Amino acid sequence: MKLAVVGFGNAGGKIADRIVEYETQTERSLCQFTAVVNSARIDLHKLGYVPQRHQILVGQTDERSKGHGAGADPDLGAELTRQDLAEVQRVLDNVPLHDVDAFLVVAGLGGGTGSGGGPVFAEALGERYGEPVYGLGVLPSGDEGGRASLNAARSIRSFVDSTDATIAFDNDAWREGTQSIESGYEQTNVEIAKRVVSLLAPGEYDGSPVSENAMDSSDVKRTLSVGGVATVAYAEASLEEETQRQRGLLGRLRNDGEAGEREGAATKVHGLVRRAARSRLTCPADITSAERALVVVSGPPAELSQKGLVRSRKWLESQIDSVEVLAGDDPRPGADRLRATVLLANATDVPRIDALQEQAVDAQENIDAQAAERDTAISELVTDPDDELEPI
Ligand SMILES: Nc1nc2c(ncn2[C@@H]2O[C@H](COP(=O)(O)OP(=O)(O)OP(=O)(O)O)[C@@H](O)[C@H]2O)c(=O)[nH]1
Repeated sequence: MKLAVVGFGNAGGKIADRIVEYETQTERSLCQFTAVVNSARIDLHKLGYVPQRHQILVGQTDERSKGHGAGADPDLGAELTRQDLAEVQRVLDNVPLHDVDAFLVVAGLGGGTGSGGGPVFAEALGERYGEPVYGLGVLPSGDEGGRASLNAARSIRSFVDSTDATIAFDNDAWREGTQSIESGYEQTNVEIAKRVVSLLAPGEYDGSPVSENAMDSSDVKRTLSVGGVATVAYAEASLEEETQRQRGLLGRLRNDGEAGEREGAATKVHGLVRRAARSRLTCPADITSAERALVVVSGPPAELSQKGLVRSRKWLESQIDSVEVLAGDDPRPGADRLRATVLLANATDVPRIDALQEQAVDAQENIDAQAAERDTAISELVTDPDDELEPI
């Protein structure tokens, strides 16, 4: 698949940057165009891969932001984006539309710029272009508090409405107790990039052998066409000694279909896909609630068992009780590992989103109650006990 990726807000920008970095490191061909949009000038300095001419600052002339962000206010983030939409769209004139299969709008949903501006922008993309627009929305962790939950619970709804499908990533599920917040984010951003590239890059010619059963962009589009919230599973395994030995002996791997059909190879592929589906998803969900799924197994041709892929597909069909499961391979002769990525589309049983909504309703009630009490409290503070003094 060929993508135009737009990162919105701080998290969105950093993740878009990591996607391009991972794509470059793994010599893939995924992002035909990358841009970032932010309302905070300082965040744009953190980027190393998105070209400067594609870094757009919205709200520079707005009194409330002046280039310093949306202050975790998604309504402001949405407004700043609407005000400067023409400028954002001007940068999109550089998108090579003939070479782009879809747009991907990336944002953290707990703040203001990404959570409010992302859906506004996704909707504008959908109105202007015929290509599908996908979202990649990062849910805040539980300990970020009520405001972040409220923002995310509102934003995920707008994201799902304004995109063809939204892939969710849950910071809560990926938080490691021992890390600082920033190094934790760095690590999770790499994990997100790895999954996006492994899932969406296959099928694009980048010099690797083209397989009979290669995943294609139309497979991804078909899987995501059901809309809603999607989640991604991933697992990897080290290569067989035999594969490594052949590589050593021949200096390169044989593109050997027969080797790929060894019984052990089939069992390994099937086992890896099962392990992926049971591993930590980008956003934890009951996989049986997904409507469609897509499996990509990537690695040296000698380990890409077609039998294993067929078994994996059948197993997944039985798990999600759907015949809409596609499976394809992604031959990478130089790969150091065998990798399985599973896209689960329109998952409807996602406990984290239910929990966010509950937290958000509580937060909304607290915010309203506190606002009502605050006026009285200020008035009581500045008024003497018997209200004998006259203000000036
Ligand atoms: N995975 C991940 N999540 C992040 C990262 N940075 C921030 N977040 C999450 O994204 C949410 C939004 O934060 P930001 O992206 O900084 O906010 P913003 O969209 O720039 O909006 P404002 O700062 O309010 O203008 C936070 O609540 C975090 O949950 C990151 O690098 N990686």
